[in-house]
Parts: sequence; C-alpha cells; structure tokens
Amino acid sequence: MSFGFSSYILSEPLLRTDLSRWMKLDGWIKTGLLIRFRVESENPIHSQNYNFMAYDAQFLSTSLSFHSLYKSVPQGFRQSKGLILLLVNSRINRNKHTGIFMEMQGNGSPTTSNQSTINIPHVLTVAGSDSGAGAGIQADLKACAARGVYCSTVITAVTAQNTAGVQGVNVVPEDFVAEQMKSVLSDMHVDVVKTGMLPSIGIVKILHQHLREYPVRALVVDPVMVSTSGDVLAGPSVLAGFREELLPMANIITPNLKEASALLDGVKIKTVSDMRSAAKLLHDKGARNVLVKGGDLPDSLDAVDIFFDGEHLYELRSSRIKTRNTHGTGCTLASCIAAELAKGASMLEAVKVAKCFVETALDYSKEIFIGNGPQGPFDHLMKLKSNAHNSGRQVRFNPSDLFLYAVTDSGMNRRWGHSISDAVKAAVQGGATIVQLREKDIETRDFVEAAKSCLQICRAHGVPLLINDRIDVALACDADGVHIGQSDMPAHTARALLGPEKIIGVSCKTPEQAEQAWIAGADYIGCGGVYPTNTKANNLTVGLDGLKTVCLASKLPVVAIGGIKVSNARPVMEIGVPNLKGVAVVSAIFDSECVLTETRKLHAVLTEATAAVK
Ligand SMILES: Nc1ncnc2c1ncn2[C@@H]1O[C@H](COP(=O)(O)OP(=O)(O)O)[C@@H](O)[C@H]1O
Ligand SMILES: Cc1ncc(COP(=O)(O)O)c(N)n1
Repeated sequence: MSFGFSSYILSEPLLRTDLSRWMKLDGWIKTGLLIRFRVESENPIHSQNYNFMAYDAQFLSTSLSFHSLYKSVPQGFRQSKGLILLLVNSRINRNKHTGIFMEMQGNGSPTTSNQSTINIPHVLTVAGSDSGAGAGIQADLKACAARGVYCSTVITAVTAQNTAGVQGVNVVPEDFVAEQMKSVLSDMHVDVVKTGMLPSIGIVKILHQHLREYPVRALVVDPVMVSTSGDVLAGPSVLAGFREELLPMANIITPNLKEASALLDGVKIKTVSDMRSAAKLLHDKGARNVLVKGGDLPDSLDAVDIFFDGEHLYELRSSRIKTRNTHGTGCTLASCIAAELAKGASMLEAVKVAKCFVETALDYSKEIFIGNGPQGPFDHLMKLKSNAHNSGRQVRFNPSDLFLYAVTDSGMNRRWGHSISDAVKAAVQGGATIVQLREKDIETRDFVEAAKSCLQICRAHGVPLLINDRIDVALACDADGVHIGQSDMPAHTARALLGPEKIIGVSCKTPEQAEQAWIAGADYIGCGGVYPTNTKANNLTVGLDGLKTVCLASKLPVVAIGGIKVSNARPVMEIGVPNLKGVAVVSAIFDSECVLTETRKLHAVLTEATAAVK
C-alpha cells in the first residue's frame, strides 16, 4: 500500500469501521500490527506519542483493536480540536506503512489529565526464553494475552530450544535478573507473579528478596526442572531454593509428576492415588495450594490433575487430546492460573479455567505442524483464529456475487413441500450466486441445523450463505455473513461480533441509510422494495427511481429487492448504474414447484439484460 493520507472525524464508530475497512483492503489484518500515533494539540503540553500494540490483530479483531485504540486516547482529546497522526506498520512487511490524519472535532478543550486511569490485570512472569516459543516466557505471554491480561517479563535464561529438545542454555547473570525485576516492580502495578525456569539458587534468592520488597497479590510457582524432552533446566541445587524460599511464599505450586517427585525426595508417583498423596505432602511443606499435573500419567485416558487447597482434594479431569503438540502445557497452565487470579478469580476457579483453556487450545491446535521434532508447540490463539483458518470460503466478498441473490421463505417452502436445504440446493443448481436464509418462524435449534446443511451445499458450489438478522445463528454455523435490516442489530455492532472477514449486508431505502451502512462497515446494501410485494408487510415501495437515487449515492455495491420476477427484472438491471450488481428474489424462485427451473429462467433474463446494458 502506498503512503496515503485521509481526513477523518474521530468518532468511535468511524474510527472502528473506516480503519477496519482500510485494513481489510490491504490484507494486513492477517499479519499483526504495531500502531504508533501522535496527538498534536495547539498546546504543546498536550501533544503526545501513543503506542498501540495489536500484535495479533486477528485475535483482537480489528474493531476491538480500534475500539481500544480509541479508548487509549485521553477523553479530553476525543472532544478537542487537534490532529492525530496514525502510523501503522505491518509486522511482516515493515517498510510498508501508511499514515492517516484524523481530525478531531468538538468544542471541549483538552483536559489537563493525559494519563489513562484504567488499571488492567497484570502478571509478571519470571522465566526462561524458549527460542521455539512453545514454552517459557513466550508461552506465558501468549497465555496471558489469550486470557486478556497484561504480562511483563523477567528473563532468567535464554535457551536454544526447538521441537527436538534443548540445544543450549545461557543463564542471565544474577545482577541483571535483579535489575529486570527492579525495573518492573518499582514502576508497574503487578498483581500476580508467576515463575517458570529459575536456573540457579541465586536467582531464586533474588526473586524472594524482591517479592518481600514489592509484595504482590499472589505468587504462582511452576517448579520447572526438566523439559518434556528430558533436558535439565534447573539443577538439584535449585530444589533447596524451591523448598525453602518459594514454597512457603507460594499461593499455588504446580509441579508435574517428575517435579512433585523431586520436591518430595524421589517418592514414586505413578497413579492418581499417588498424586493425591503427593499433593498433601507438598501442602505440608508450606504451599497453600497444590496442583499436581498428570499430563505424564502413564496409561491415563483422561488428563487428570489433583488440586489440594489444604482442605479438599479435587480430581480435575479433562479429555486427553491426542496430539504431538503438548510442548509448553505446564507453562501455559500456570500462566493462565496467574492471569485468572490477577482478574480476581478464586484459586479453584482459576485452576479450572486454566485447565479448560489448555484442553481447548490443545484440541484446536492438535493438527498444526510446527517443527520436525517429536513434540510441537500448540497455538494459544487457535480457537480465535479457527474461523479464519477453517472457513471454507477462501476469498473475501465479491460484489458480483450479488447477481442472483436467493432469499428463502419458510412459508413458501412449506406450501410447496420443500425442505430449506432442498430449496437452497435447487436455487444454487439453477444459478443463484448468493443465498440468504430468512427464516422468521423457526426454532433456533432447527435453524442452526438447517443452516449447517445449507452451508455444505453452498460451499460445494462456491456460493456464499448469509443469515437474515440472526448473528448468533451465523456464528453458530460459521455462515459467510448476515443480512440485517434497519431495526435489527446495528451494523457496527454486528461487525464487532462477526469480525472483519464476514459479509454484512444492510437493507436501505435512502441515501442517508446507505451512507450509514458504509460508515458502519457493511459490505453491500439491499435496496427496495423496487416493486410492490406481499412478501414483506408494510414495506414502502421506493420504485426504480428510488433505487437509482440510492445506487448513485451509495459507496457500497447494491442489490435490488422487492417484487422482482422474471417478467420485470429487466428494467431493474437496465437502470444502468455501475454499483447495482444484481437482484434479490424470494417468491420469484421459491414460490414455485420447481425452484431450479425458475432460478434458471431468472438467471437467463439477468444475463441478457446485463449484456444489453454493457
Ligand atoms: N494430551 C493432553 N490433553 C489434555 N490435557 C493435557 C494433555 N497433556 C497435558 N495436559 C494438561 O496440561 C497441563 C500441564 O500438564 P503437564 O503436561 O503434566 O505439565 P508439564 O508441561 O509441566 O510437564 C495439565 O493440566 C495436564 O492435565
Ligand atoms: C524456557 C523453558 N521453560 C520451561 C520449559 C518447560 O516446558 P515443557 O515442560 O513443556 O518442556 C521449557 N521447556 N523451556
């Protein structure tokens, strides 16, 4: 994308949609973003730089990112006159960048406070770096991000590590670990500290001292000693440090079987019953809560962990995901516990959420392939990305898809004895280029089921499937998008819920509504009723003139709707406005015995009319 400047009025919906539209065009939404912007005010004291990280824009979804971006501008500025320069860099393609000036309008003067007052939950992880990014600091950062918590880092060691094992360890000098800790703890409000690889007794002591000097709400100790690949990450001397310095301070300790055994002088832990005893013994050694993790429990069908809070023993079970991608489960689990505690959860709640998160993340990424070694990393954000990855639709909305738009009607299908999916199949086979399920009197469960089977049919023909009004149904079946009316959910809210990839169409009767739809981030508008119709009660007819007026004003592609049939479709296409892309029909094709034949007839008429206009 070349350098380009546009002028925008900084209002929340505008900021969301215009930028998300612009991002979508460039395809950068897939790459991650670093955004810097500057507020320039007449009063130099109020001019400031701001950084905004959307390191994984797909995860945050553009609209949410820009919502936060908007929120990070101090309120006084939002209403004041000034300029924002926004620079967006693509992570993948750093030298591509663009600038946008946003003019802020309003009559308020800038407030003197330019400090954000929102405290967000904060976890500090004190751990080692894993170059393969499956475990260690990198897993902690991703887990906290996935759980919506800020994460700062003190790096204790740098490991050369991949899916085959640990090739090297470079321990960070103790005084420099201390310096990192001081930098973070003296400046930032940390809620919870989580520890991972602590490679020397000296580092354990430094941590202990700093926690005394800067007390935090909770300490989560993952007593990392040996990596899953069998490489030693903390030698036996550290054991004493864990026992004497950290266990008594820890709100929870999360050893795996080997680590629990090492902390208990080599006691054998081979069964769930052994895990129960180990949890109690570790509690006796001073940890307030103990979670003995059973990822490595032999012959176990479930993934079983034992949680002991000093009073009750809980056996926490989840399904054991069959995957090679389990590198970093321990680090992730402990970070998630820390994140939930930082948000204010109770210990049991935090542990349950964390376990569920690990199971879900493993399940979603069970088939990903990263690295050639025996144990791959998983992807903490895969659940959020999965729609984009799994979606059968490869390309974004193409306005020419609006050519013959088939909109279902349950009454008509009932009258002719057609199931929704049979009717949709016939329409698609007859040449429909996009389908909308408009089912007003159907149970939600039946709607989702019907939508899923229609989606299969549409995907097989490369035809997008939209859902009328029901964002929940569209999400539940992963439809390609929605069509909404003026009294349905606002389009910008639908966009925030559906993310940048889905298609959104909005019914509009006036140029003003068309403008609003564009601002809100819609992809197309439907305009009508072009002719009088009985399909929709109390529907104002705009006529061919009204249609033309809206088409000329609309920045979005338009599909004409309302009373259009084989006999009157031609004049619609002949109004000859380039952004009129096609017609949407209900009764013309569905109020008939043979949907396929009627769709074919209409397709032929539209093809002829379009050729004549060209
Ligand atoms: N294949 C799996 N499916 C589901 N959960 C798993 C699987 N493997 C490990 N877990 C869970 O991941 C968490 C970390 O356990 P574990 O792998 O034993 O820790 P570590 O990585 O420290 O060795 C535990 O909650 C455990 O039950
Ligand atoms: C830097 C670092 N910290 C922790 C672990 C443990 O993770 P796992 O038990 O999954 O190997 C690791 N391998 N590397």
